[in-house]
Amino acid sequence: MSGNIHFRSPEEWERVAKDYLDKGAFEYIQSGAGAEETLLANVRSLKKWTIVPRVLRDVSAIDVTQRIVGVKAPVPFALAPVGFQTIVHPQGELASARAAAAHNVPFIVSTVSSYSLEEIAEVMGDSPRFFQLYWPSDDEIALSFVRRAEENGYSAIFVTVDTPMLGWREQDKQNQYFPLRNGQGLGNYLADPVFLQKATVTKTEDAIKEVASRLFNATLTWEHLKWLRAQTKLPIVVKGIVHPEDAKLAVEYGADAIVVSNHGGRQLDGSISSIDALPAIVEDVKGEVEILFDGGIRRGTDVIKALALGADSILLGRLFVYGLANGQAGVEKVITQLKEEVEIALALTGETKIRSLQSGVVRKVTN
Ligand SMILES: Cc1cc2nc3c(=O)[nH]c(=O)nc-3n(C[C@H](O)[C@H](O)[C@H](O)COP(=O)(O)O)c2cc1C
Ligand SMILES: CCCCCCC(=O)C(=O)O
Repeated sequence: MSGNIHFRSPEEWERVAKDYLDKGAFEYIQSGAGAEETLLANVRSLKKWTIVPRVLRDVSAIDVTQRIVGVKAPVPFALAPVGFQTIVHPQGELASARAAAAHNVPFIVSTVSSYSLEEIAEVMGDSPRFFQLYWPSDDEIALSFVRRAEENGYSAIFVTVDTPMLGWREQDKQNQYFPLRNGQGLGNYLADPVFLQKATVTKTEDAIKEVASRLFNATLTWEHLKWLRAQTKLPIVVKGIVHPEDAKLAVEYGADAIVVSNHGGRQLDGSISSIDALPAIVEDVKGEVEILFDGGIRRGTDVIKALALGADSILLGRLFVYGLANGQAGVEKVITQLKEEVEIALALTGETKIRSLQSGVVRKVTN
């Protein structure tokens, strides 16, 4: 499927997406919160870590498979939850999900996907998928989302905890842009029986208003997680952890995995970069909980650095979204290119298996 798209560097993927998309949509994806310090720090801090490779170790047979929240994946990465994908391509999540399924790469469906989790499951067959919950202000709707995920073959629930409200997004304010306002990202709400019972929805404007009034929940606490733990047998992944104490609390409250993430620099500007947050969290909870990582990953060498620092696997955010500007073929090309790059980077690091990567192969430069 991806054969007709030639090689592109991460910078080119971004540039092509910029050419394809209108200004509001592109800047919504590309930008970060506030002065974008954290957005930049995610990328810059990764560059501060250098790989110190070993040689003469027979790297002729490379294995980059990895288990990701119970799924045996051919690569140590999955596609992160990204809402509103129809702002990038009319096929939105259906195109990304088909691409992920074609390579057996886990796909995470956002609560604010433009297609419903049922529609996405249908195009994915038996391929691995997870559901990401933005816990609405109404617990009955939250539970209904979880039940639908269970019934439609989603094998874990990612609860995103860094978004009690939207970050201070200056670019979007300037552009007066939020996809929900244009009727994007309604797929799951408009297919939800509990929401439809509670809301009066006769036209799109009503739907937007009704969803907007339930979308955010600033009252969430760890007790909600405990409650969810009692409601479902699916693994729970807490996404949006950068403080080691929160990582410990996630373990205490029954999480099976965490995602070390600052939401791609889109929430609290000035917060620690994801890669700088990782080592202390690894020190405190490695072995007690699976550790996923995202933020600034653009290249195979970034993947190697995060894995060496103790992440078990990686989520790709903007990188695959830029590929989506070229539809399913674009996302497939991003996946296959990155897989190849990870294989080469692993071998040139002097290792043959993902799980053999240790912190000794990376060093932080201080200048
Ligand atoms: C356009 C866009 C939409 C996003 N939507 C969601 C979402 O619906 N749920 C969520 O948990 N995270 C969301 N994220 C955050 C990603 O899951 C991920 O944490 C972040 O993109 C990682 O950083 P990176 O883009 O630098 O790889 C979104 C990110 C972007 C860029
Ligand atoms: C609670 C819903 C917020 C949706 C925003 C989507 C997202 O995570 C992002 O833009 O970042």
